[in-house]
Amino acid sequence: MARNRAVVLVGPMAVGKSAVGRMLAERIDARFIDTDRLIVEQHGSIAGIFARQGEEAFRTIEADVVRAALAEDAVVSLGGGAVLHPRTRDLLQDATVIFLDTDLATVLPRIGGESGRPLLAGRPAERWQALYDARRPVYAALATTVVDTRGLSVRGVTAAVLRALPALHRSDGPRGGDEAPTATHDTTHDSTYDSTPDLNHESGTRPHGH
Ligand SMILES: Nc1ncnc2c1ncn2[C@@H]1O[C@H](COP(=O)(O)OP(=O)(O)OP(=O)(O)O)[C@@H](O)[C@H]1O
Ligand SMILES: O=C(O)C1=C[C@@H](O)[C@@H](O)[C@H](O)C1
Ligand SMILES: [Mg+2]
Repeated sequence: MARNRAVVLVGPMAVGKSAVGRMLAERIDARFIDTDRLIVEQHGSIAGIFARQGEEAFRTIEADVVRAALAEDAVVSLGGGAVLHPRTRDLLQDATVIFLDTDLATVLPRIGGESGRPLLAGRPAERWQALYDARRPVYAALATTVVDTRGLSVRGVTAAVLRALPALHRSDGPRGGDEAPTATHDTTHDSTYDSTPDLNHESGTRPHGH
């Protein structure tokens, strides 16, 4: 079993890390930690941190929050860019890491308009694609498994993760090959999970659970 007990969800913006993480934690009766949410609770909105202190300061804050979260026996949903920090990548070597994968067509309805995500401001589709292209190899290298979320509801993605989990917990040691296996998933379409609060907006500073 991975030395860190956390089950960690990584992947690009709007793939569903927060929504799936919450549902997964409910299903396995685990604590759920969303690092974006913790940052907002401790430091104010993500948009505000980017505007006032810049991305580098945000990454430092984020890395500290992530380090604390990964020490917990919990389902941990990371922000899309958390893997940019070398210390976080080191810590993830010892965790069960689920890469939720997707494509632009799938996430476009979720990021179109002004989503409040500072790194998507102005040209969300182009920026999302550029970030995805740059980060995908990092997500893939860290992943113990990859779940292709395209065509799946939040419930469907959660089910695919659940199917992959027992095998992941049986495996020892570091990542095996160049790319982690892609989990099989059922293609049953079901209702979309209620949307998660937008933590990137200034208005996302509401307390946990609201
Ligand atoms: N499989 C899905 N099908 C339909 N809607 C989804 C799916 N996954 C997530 N969503 C919706 O898309 C939006 C973004 O999801 P979520 O906040 O979970 O993404 P995220 O990966 O945590 O993004 P970020 O990196 O910005 O934190 C939410 O409104 C969520 O309900
Ligand atoms: O992909 C990213 O770099 C980000 C994703 C969000 O989860 C937030 O952590 C923030 O908007 C930055
Ligand atoms: Mg999230």
